[in-house]
Amino acid sequence: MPDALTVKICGIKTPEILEAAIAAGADIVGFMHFPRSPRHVSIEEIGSLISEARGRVETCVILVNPDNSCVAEVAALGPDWLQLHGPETPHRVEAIRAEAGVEIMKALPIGSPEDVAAVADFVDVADRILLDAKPSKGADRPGGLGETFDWSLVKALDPRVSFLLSGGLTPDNVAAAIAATKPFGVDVSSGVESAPGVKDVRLIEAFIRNARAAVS
Ligand SMILES: O=C(O)c1ccccc1N[C@@H]1O[C@H](COP(=O)(O)O)[C@@H](O)[C@H]1O
Repeated sequence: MPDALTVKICGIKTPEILEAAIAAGADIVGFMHFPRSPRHVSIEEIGSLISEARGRVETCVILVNPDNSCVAEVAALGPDWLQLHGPETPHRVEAIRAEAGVEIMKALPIGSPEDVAAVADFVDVADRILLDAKPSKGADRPGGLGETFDWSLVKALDPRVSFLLSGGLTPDNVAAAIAATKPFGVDVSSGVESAPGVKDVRLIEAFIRNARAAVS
């Protein structure tokens, strides 16, 4: 029987951490391709991580407003998911889905009721919605900042929309986040790190354990 909650561990950079995330029970592992990120990995490294993960755990590559050549290059590696984490419009998401032939996770920044209302525009063009905190003004990247948002905003979301919750989740707050928002899944990056871009195996294990316990 599939787990009742999808757990995604994002920003994996090394084979050792990939193995640890699989052993800890992750459902999806994410690899970041965005040079400004402390979790950035090259196309070659992503190819090798995807090969190692194939058939054992679902894989996701995170891109920010990619051009067509980047989409084609990444799609050729055979990930299960492409996560679009930039200002891509619904039209662009639809075009990337057609071009890549890969399932699309669209990350949407949430900071207000208007942001929640805008989710509806993406439901038909993406295969999964990921709700993340809207970055503070002056942030140098659109995610991976360890910032939470007001989870009560999610109450206004159409209950038929299944989503992954992201943004500042940690082993300590993931149970409360699940109780507050009832997500399809949870996603974490900086909350399971000892320093930016440095994953901590104990934190990954604690995050997955606490997330699963919250729905059992
Ligand atoms: O991790 C990054 O640096 C990053 C850069 C650009 C876009 C997205 C990024 N990270 C993703 O953001 C969410 C939330 O991360 P966090 O748990 O708050 O650190 C997650 O999907 C990251 O992979």
